[in-house]
Amino acid sequence: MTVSKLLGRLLTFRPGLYLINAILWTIFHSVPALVGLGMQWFFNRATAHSHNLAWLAVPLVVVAVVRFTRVGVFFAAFYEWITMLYHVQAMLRANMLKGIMRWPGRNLPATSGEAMSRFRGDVDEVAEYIESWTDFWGRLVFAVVSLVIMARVSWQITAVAILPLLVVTVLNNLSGNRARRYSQMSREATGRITSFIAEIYTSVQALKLGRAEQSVLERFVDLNEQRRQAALKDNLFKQWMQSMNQHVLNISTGVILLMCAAQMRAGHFTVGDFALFTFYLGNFAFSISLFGYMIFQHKRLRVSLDRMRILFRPGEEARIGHHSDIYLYQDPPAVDVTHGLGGFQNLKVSGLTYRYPHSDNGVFDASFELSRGEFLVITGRIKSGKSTMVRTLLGLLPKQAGTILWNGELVEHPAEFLIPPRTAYTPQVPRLFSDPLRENITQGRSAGLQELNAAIRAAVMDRDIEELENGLDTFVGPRGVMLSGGQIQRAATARMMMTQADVLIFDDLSSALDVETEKELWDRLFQESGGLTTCIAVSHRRAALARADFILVMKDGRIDGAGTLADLLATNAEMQLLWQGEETATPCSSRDGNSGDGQSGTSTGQSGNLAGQMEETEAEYAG
Ligand SMILES: Nc1ncnc2c1ncn2[C@@H]1O[C@H](COP(=O)(O)OP(=O)(O)OP(=O)(O)O)[C@@H](O)[C@H]1O
Repeated sequence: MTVSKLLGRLLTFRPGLYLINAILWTIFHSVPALVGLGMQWFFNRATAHSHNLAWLAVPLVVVAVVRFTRVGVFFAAFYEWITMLYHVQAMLRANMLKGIMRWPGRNLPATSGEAMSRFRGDVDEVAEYIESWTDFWGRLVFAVVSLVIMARVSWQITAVAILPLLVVTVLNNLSGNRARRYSQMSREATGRITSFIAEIYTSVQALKLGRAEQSVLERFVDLNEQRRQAALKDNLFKQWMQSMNQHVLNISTGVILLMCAAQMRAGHFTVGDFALFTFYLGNFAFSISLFGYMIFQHKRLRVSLDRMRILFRPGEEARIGHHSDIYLYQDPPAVDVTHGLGGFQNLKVSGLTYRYPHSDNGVFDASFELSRGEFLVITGRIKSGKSTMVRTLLGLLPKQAGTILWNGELVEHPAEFLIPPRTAYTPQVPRLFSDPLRENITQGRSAGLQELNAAIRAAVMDRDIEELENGLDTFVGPRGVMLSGGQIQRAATARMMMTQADVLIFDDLSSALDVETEKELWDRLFQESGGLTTCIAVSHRRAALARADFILVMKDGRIDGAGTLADLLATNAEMQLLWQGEETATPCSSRDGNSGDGQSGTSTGQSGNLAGQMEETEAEYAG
């Protein structure tokens, strides 16, 4: 999408509102043409040696009426402009937010703080350009009318008045690339320092432990200096362009006034004509400088547009100009959370493929099926592609090949379809909000005590809540820093339970749960639902593997083996290694985990006595 196309989309977003603005501001900017005529009339009368003073009052009354009308129009026009400004900004910001939401698993081009700055600075740039286009028509009408009136008085002087228009246009066109470059540099430098500050805030402990304060400060000073220089260049150039436009016009105004004086001496020019020219030229010059500045703005806006477009999925950038619904005066419609609940029968995945850019890693040609009530475990060594598989399935990474069928229906956009209440997902590192635990679990939804307790119990969070001083009202701090890793993960699991989704997806609870707690979690999950829970879990724990109806063993991004635990232990070398490693790792596990390293045991060697292991498994997980 080009800047012109975006402009077209924005101006037609609320066409009525833009029309009202254009009309009111056209009146506001063009009525001064009448003031010029009134002044010409007044000074011609005043110097005509007439004794009829009543005639002198008439032009003054006209000028006063025009001035008062203009003030009244200004208030109305300003109100309409603010309304339009808020509509355009809201639309742009809503579209940008939707753009990000349509690609939930994507890493933003910079930190979230820097991305947020695009919602402010770049949207404001666009708004400023729209403002210029609102003023444009009135300025144009004034320029044309005043030009015609001045040409009727003296076409030679008027011709000189047009010259700066050409000069200013050429200058602004020539400066376009430089303007873009400076603007880009300034924004990038601002982005770097904003990201750096955000990273400092999130890593205070690491910096203190590493005694890195001094080097961080030096880096901060360095980035700040880079930003200062870039911002200085950008602002200086902007101001320089504005003042150059103004100076070209001021010089030509001076030349015109000299020409007027010569014409007056020759008797071709009255005092009234002189007053008219003096009045018109200032306004005319302002109009021309606006036109020149608009060319400059148009070129600069390319940078802002590029920065906003990068928030969208490739191919979806045009959505930035989509005429979205916005809700400035009323509440947005309630989100339908019941749609699709309980309707799950079957999920079929075929040939699922995603390769990370510039990398050989990813997930390749993965196929599997899952039916209602089944428990599928995805296992494999570290970096074998388990998380990538889950994230690609959920649309958090954009699949490059493969199909997903939900109840036999093709899922076109997994990121929009595989969400609660169809699926719910707990990532490896869940995020909590800086709010009470209760809010984090219910996510602001009004939930009954029974429902809440069931979710907490299923997530094996009940004992933790009893131990917390303020129970469910405990404030968890930014990203849940007041809780342990395991508590964060269990709180996120309870949050997932609250959605009552058809399919629950866990990405490796073992990093934060000890063996016993994880086993308890699976027990409760399946016992309390009467075996109806459908679940996909990334895990290497025996508790999960032994319960699984079906296991996928991942290796180098591909499914190396698929089947029941017994089949895989008998036939799949990778599964045998994992099982052996888990046996070695299990005794080392501790409560609240930090046992993810248990996976490091996966390379400890081939399983010895498979039959013995199976016996042990059956004994351990009997029933
Ligand atoms: N953005 C990325 N770009 C390139 N490679 C990536 C990216 N993210 C992950 N990888 C690589 O893809 C491979 C699979 O990663 P993935 O996280 O899916 O493995 P995993 O089996 O879930 O690992 P773990 O058990 O450690 O969580 C790894 O080699 C990882 O380094």
